[in-house]
Amino acid sequence: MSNSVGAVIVAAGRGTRMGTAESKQYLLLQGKPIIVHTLEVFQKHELISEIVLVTGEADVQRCRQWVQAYKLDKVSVVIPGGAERQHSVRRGLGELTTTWVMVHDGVRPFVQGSEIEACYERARSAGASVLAVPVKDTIKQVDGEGNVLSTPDRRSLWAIQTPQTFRLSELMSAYDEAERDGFLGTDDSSLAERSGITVSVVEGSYRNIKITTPEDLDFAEFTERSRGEEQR
Ligand SMILES: Nc1ccn([C@@H]2O[C@H](COP(=O)(O)OP(=O)(O)OP(=O)(O)O)[C@@H](O)[C@H]2O)c(=O)n1
Ligand SMILES: C[C@](O)(CO)[C@H](O)COP(=O)(O)O
Repeated sequence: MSNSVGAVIVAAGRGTRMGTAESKQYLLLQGKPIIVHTLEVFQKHELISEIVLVTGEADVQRCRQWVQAYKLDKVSVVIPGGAERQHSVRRGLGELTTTWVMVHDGVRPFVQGSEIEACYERARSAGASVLAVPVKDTIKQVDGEGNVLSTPDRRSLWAIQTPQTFRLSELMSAYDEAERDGFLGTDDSSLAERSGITVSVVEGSYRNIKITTPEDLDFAEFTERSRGEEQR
């Protein structure tokens, strides 16, 4: 059986928490759009044979131009996403033809090639995998009035990142099931979990942030500048 691996990179969000006029995935990091940084990591990785890029409807054309300009020839298609991340991912899955899929946020440009590999290897052995880091803070559950309800044991808490890796057919079934049930999740694993798929956590890096709020841009600039200096 083929073990081809494709990636769905989702970049169709509006970035409301960032608050910039330009959607955050198109902001420049050391002169290059964030989404291009992210695509380049997957483009360079030998495991990845195909990339589906999901963007905002109005951004499809300029993304196609970047795909050409930056020679991202593994990108087979650029398509418009949906209202929620889950809808964007579902559209992307429908375009892939590989056995395995890695779903990744377009605004996580600092994922490492070694992490992509580790996620794939774990998915092969466990069935599905997510990249994650142990939480550093104490987490509390709080009610609507601001009162603390409980303090879960931190040793069992992980902050979940992407990529998240699955057999394409299994993830598509999980997505269909979620749609039937009207379930909306904030990540792909939550859909897989409720379908009975065992998902294994791969420990990643605190650097693999999701660029979400303005202070994340300072971290991103610093990290990208340091990487550039290391390579010189
Ligand atoms: N309808 C959506 C919503 C989100 N995303 C993508 O999912 C990833 C993670 O989402 P998030 O960081 O929440 O991005 P936004 O939805 O853009 O941010 P916000 O919630 O602040 O508006 C991003 O790459 C984003 O572009 C998407 O493809 N389609
Ligand atoms: C998928 C994700 O990046 C895992 O941390 C996250 O759940 C996306 O959530 P958001 O609400 O779209 O930021």
